[in-house]
Amino acid sequence: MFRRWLCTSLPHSLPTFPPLTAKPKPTLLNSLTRLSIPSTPTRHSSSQSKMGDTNRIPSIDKADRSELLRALESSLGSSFSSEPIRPEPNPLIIVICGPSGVGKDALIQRLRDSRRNLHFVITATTRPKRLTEVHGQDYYFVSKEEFLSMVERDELLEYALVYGDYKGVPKQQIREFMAKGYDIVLRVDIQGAQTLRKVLGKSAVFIFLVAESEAAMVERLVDRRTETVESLLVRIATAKEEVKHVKNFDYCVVNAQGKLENAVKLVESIIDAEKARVRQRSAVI
Ligand SMILES: Nc1ncnc2c1ncn2[C@@H]1O[C@H](COP(=O)(O)OP(=O)(O)OP(=O)(O)O)[C@@H](O)[C@H]1O
Repeated sequence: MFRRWLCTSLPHSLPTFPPLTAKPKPTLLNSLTRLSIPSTPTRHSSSQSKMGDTNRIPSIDKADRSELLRALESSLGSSFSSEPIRPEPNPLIIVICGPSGVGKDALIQRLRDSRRNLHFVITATTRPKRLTEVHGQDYYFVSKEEFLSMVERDELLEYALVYGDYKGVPKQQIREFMAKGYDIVLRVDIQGAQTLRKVLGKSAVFIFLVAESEAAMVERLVDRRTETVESLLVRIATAKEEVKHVKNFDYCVVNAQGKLENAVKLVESIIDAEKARVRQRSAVI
């Protein structure tokens, strides 16, 4: 393991030295001795230009820090840049999906409270407003005519007819906030996620939220008391089908009963990990 580290982490340009006497048996200690940087610069003139003039560098034990840094810079012939080594990560598009009643809105509300620089896209819908909902905050509640004219003008990234009502994602909002450096959160149903996968491919992060079990999923939907019995039956039947689509997502997050906070933390970790990716996703709308 240690030998492997040595092989992979030491630069290949480090000088090696011919043995002074008979060739010693290769041991880990020998390897270390051969690879270590020698204390006197006179014995390896070929690499001197790369290493700089070590004579001009004051003693590490005695020199003060800034003096030492300046001497190192001058010896290497270049100053140390304060520019970030990692480029600024690209704005992310995060698609959150999951069966009805699993807790998507609840999770998004917590993310809204805990995380800055996220823009939660407000979906346009023709569904009637629920009592607690606010126009322009929860949804843009529009008429069917208004919605269809948005479709005609190609203003929606995706749209679908869900339980008899239209729902769609306005493009302009996404463009505007991505340009300001915000990450975008989209809350869509399974049809929406499928369409977005076709449109955005791997350029967005797709997260599927599930309850810990089918029973928990149904209980949560029932406890919300927002649906008629007919609507409940449709939602439950649909939800049972929807969980089969989990394989098309990048991440699956369990929102267990009473553990919403854990689900929120996991989604935050996913966002953080995505930001640390070497090959960044790059969405263009
Ligand atoms: N981890 C949890 N434990 C217990 N209750 C929860 C949890 N997460 C959410 N809930 C509750 O479950 C109900 C359904 O949640 P929510 O409305 O967020 O679901 P949804 O996925 O957005 O549903 P829909 O797709 O039908 O709009 C709400 O009353 C919410 O407060």
